[in-house]
Amino acid sequence: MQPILATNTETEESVQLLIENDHLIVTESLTLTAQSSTVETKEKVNLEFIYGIDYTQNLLSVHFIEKQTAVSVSDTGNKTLTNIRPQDIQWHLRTLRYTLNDTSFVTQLQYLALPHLNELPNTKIVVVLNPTSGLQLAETYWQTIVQPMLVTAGFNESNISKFMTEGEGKTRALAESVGQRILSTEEQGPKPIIISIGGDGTLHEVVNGLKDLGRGDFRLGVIPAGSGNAFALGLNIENVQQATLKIIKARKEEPFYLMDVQFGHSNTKENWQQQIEYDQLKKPVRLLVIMSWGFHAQIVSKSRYLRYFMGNKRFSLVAMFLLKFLHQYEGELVLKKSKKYNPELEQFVENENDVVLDGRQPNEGFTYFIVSKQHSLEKGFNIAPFASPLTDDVDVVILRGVDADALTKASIEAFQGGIHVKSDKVEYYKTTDLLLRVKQKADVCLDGEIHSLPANGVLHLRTVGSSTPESSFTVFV
Ligand SMILES: Nc1ncnc2c1ncn2[C@@H]1O[C@H](COP(=O)(O)OP(=O)(O)OP(=O)(O)O)[C@@H](O)[C@H]1O
Repeated sequence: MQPILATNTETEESVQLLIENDHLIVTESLTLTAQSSTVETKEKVNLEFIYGIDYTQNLLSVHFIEKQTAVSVSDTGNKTLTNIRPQDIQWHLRTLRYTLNDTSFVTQLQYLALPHLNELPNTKIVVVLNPTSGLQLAETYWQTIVQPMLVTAGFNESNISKFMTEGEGKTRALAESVGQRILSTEEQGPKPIIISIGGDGTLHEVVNGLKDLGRGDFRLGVIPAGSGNAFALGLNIENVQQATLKIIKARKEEPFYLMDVQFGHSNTKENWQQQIEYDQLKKPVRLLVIMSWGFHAQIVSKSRYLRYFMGNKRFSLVAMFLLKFLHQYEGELVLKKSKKYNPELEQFVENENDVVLDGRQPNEGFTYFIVSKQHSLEKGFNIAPFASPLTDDVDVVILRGVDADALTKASIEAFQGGIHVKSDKVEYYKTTDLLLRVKQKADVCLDGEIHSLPANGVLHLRTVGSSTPESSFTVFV
């Protein structure tokens, strides 16, 4: 495509606009530089980052997200649990404005950058927002980033409705009634989008509430505003701007996988897996992020009330306290149809039979135990590096009978790109079906909420797809 002439409305400079290799490129005007062999590039915007394009009365506005220039910090000190977190990269919204007289250039730019532009004005959006997630910034994110981006992109303000969550598990029922309302008013045209703005706990309740309906087609947008935001990280969404962009672009929508959990108990010594008495649950439990027991569950449990004051640093503080009184948790684990990570081969190797890990003696007990559907439980904490929400298995990361030094080393290595999985102290598996029986009464963490298991309590976890023949459930990836 030929470059076209335009004028920068701010500087009144003559420039040329060009679309090349998936970028909008703005250079100084060639007519001004006829003698010069080099043409100065003034702007280069990846089309991926453009969220809105307006063109009225010859004025073109291109709205995009941009990384703030990183501030370099010297990084020479020793890594500890308190200084290992990565620095946040800030993004911001920016607009370029030019006057030009070329509709076909604008149409081409819109076609390439915003492929679903025509659908946006008629798409309904329902937002479920938890004002208390993370550092309590969800409402600010909504007002200053998400809503402006959606409206600028072309969504109609009158098609957007927003619901605030309440505490004590009420979000699940809220999501169910929101889903009910959507299904009862379903019209022709693009399917509505449900956006969860909060952390993993909010998302857990939104997905469970919608799944409770047992029918319907739902499209889910995930805006990370919590502390961990592990589900968003699993989709490689690192910030609010990127997350909103994924909804606007709607390039790809995929079903994802959840962990279905059943509770029960088994008091028999041998063959306990065949003799489990399952509890009748009031509601199914489907996890999106994590089931943990022992050290990790205790961190979550003991740091709950520090959430508003300390952000993610609270996890390090509580971890350092728990390391002083490190406990080995006794129980048995059965992994069915599993694969074990082999660090030498750098791949998972299939196990022919069920894997049974017996940790009933204190010195063989489980020091660390997590089952994760996401690669990182918070930004940088790459505890299950090969996990993905889009595959049908879960990752199990275990350390047994280790001391505080070994656990600290593994935690730091998890922050260093997940290299802990190469250590001979770490057992790393993938499975689709697991059974855990705890010896003593124990706390387990289920997507951030703490649940108590009795002595000889059993937890049975299996992966299930978000889309079933009755209902489809996709997320923007
Ligand atoms: N209006 C409210 N007031 C108080 N608590 C609320 C309210 N709405 C939801 N909650 C509680 O917020 C918790 C969920 O928070 P969420 O998981 O979204 O944030 P987070 O814990 O900061 O993030 P993450 O789970 O990603 O680490 C639930 O315990 C829920 O009961």
